[in-house]
Amino acid sequence: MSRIGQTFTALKAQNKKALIPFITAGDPGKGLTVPLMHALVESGADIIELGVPFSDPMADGPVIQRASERALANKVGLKDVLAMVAEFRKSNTTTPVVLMGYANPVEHMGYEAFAQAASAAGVDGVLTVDIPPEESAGVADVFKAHGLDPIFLLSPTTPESRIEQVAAVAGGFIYYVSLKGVTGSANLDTDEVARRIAMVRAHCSLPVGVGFGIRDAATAEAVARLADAVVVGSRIVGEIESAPEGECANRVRHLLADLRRGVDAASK
Ligand SMILES: O=P(O)(O)OC[C@@H](O)[C@@H](O)c1c[nH]c2ccccc12
Repeated sequence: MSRIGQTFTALKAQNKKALIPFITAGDPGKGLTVPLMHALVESGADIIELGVPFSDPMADGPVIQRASERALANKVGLKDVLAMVAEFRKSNTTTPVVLMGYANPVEHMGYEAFAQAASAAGVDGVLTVDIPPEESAGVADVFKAHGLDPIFLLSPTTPESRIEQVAAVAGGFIYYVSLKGVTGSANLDTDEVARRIAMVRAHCSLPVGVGFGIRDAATAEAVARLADAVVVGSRIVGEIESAPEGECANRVRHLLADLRRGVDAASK
């Protein structure tokens, strides 16, 4: 079983839901990502979603766009991100790492070469935002051949036929996007999310994670009641952006512990 599968199985046995924080690799500095990843784990992360910086991140709102800009200004590219994961793996062999990225840098490296390098670095899952449905099965096969879980996004507008198509090739977990909009949006409708998750579960036995618009312990708790995992990005990235120098890891620890309390309150 993959490290992601093991994590969900272990959590289920403890009647707990997964907390998945997102950060952009290389933000705020090249050398700060690995320490931040460890800080996330120490304060309650079950899985880390690590963003590969990209110049045209069309699914992202302003907060994560600015994080990408900072990381690109720090000259952080796909190879640097893989090196960060390898560095993280030197002292953590249990926490799964999911790379989130746009197809362009991966295509540039070549899917096969990328999958090989990502697997060697200790990556567990790959979420490529903008792979068209027609190509997703082929790409998923390449990832799986290297032991990487292909993670796909389903959104409020995904037709049922596409849910079936994704269910047939996805691995690790399904990422359900809670709202129509970009990362960092507000106004998550939990009733609607509950209905859509039921539809996803009817087609797929993988765990379901929910992200977009989860900003605090209360929303994290509400979503943890419905889903198997709660993904939080913009709120954490915003904290990184506004933290005074040297305070970044502490601020993130504090926020994550609060989100963890929210997630755990759902299973009490
Ligand atoms: O930022 P939010 O609203 O908390 O949503 C999570 C999200 O940031 C993270 O999973 C993510 C960052 N960039 C993405 C692009 C597509 C899908 C998901 C993502």
